[in-house]
Amino acid sequence: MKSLLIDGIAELTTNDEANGGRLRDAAVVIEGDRIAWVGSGSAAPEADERFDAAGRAILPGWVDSHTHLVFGGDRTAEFEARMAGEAYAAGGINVTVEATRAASDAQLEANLARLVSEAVRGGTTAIETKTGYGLTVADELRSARIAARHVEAVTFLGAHVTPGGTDPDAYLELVTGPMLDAVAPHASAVDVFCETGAFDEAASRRVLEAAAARGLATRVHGNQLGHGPGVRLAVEHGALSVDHLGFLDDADVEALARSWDAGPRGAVADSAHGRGSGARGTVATVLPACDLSTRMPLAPARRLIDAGAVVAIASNCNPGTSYTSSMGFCVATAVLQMGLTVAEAVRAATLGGAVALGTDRDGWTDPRGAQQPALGAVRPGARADLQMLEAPSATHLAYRPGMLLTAAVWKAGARVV
Ligand SMILES: N=CN[C@@H](CCC(=O)O)C(=O)O
Ligand SMILES: [Zn+2]
Repeated sequence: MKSLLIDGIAELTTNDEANGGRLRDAAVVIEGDRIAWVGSGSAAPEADERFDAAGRAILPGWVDSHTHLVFGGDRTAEFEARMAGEAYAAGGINVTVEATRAASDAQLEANLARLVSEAVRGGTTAIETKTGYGLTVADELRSARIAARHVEAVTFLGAHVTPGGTDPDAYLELVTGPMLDAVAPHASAVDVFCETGAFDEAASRRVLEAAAARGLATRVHGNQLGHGPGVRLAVEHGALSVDHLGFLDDADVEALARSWDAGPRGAVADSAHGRGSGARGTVATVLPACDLSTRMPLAPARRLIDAGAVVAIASNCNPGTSYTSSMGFCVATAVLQMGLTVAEAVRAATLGGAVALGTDRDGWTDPRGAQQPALGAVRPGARADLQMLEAPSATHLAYRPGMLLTAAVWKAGARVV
């Protein structure tokens, strides 16, 4: 197995409490698909090959824990109408459902591959994506199958909206029964859009319970368009994450924070979070690009972190509410407009995403059935997923917003950019 020494790193974000989460004048050794060694440049061991970072910053690749990349068409007209003052409503999803059903497998896969490759060019090394624009058994199944060939995690989102012309009760039966059974072998989690115009509390609960009955993890799209039961439901149910979070009350914030105090889901790599609770809670996933694109309030990420919640930042790349996979843009927005420090935002977009996907520990299984090393941190044993910036520190992500700072990307030890 060949080894690669990367030295000359001015600033290395590790997300590893063992070294305070960040090292200066650092070096990393990669062996195969894993990190083998991390430390000071002056103590670096020999390796087969050497890459000189020449005073630039390296950080873990972005872990984008919320996207919808299996779709046909786009929604430019809807975006223009929104910018002219119309409000976003869940019903727009049906436009993409029609275009997705009309697309061939090859068209859907080519579009997905294009979007994944855009994301990689921006430093993303792990992506979750959802079904949810098919909404028939056959279309959800092919969406999941196509996604499974390209991403780190596939989530079943049959409960996105009730498709036009369908009886809501009959559709809920389908989503929690035959559709779930068909898609479950290709997905690791189930999501529900718990919102006015999509699924109410009772229906959302049924979706989560059906997922749990089949041993699948759960997520919730919650509190996006107004205050609702999404966060409460997600925490009560023990969901991996609840995403959007534009409208939270004090009880929601408290519930998300307290979910990490003592939970039913076993030990977490708490040292990686600087938390000692030993229990796994529900990650609060904020989607800054979506908040901007829908002209909705920015999720209160500062308040969530101050309360003790574990926060992830994701792109929510989709044709309706957030047509960007730029995690750099999301991080810059989280710093400039949500009040996070650069270190907090980078952590949320790397380790936070990995925790939201349950991929922050060794041995998670990817959609192709392969066991994978931990994501989201640069420490021995973790997957060698790194991005180098054309800058001496991660601060430049917010200090120079909108600039293309990705200079190199390694995914599972292989140079991909
Ligand atoms: N909110 C629900 N689903 C997507 C948007 C889907 C769409 O409008 O196409 C989201 O996360 O924003
Ligand atoms: Zn979404």
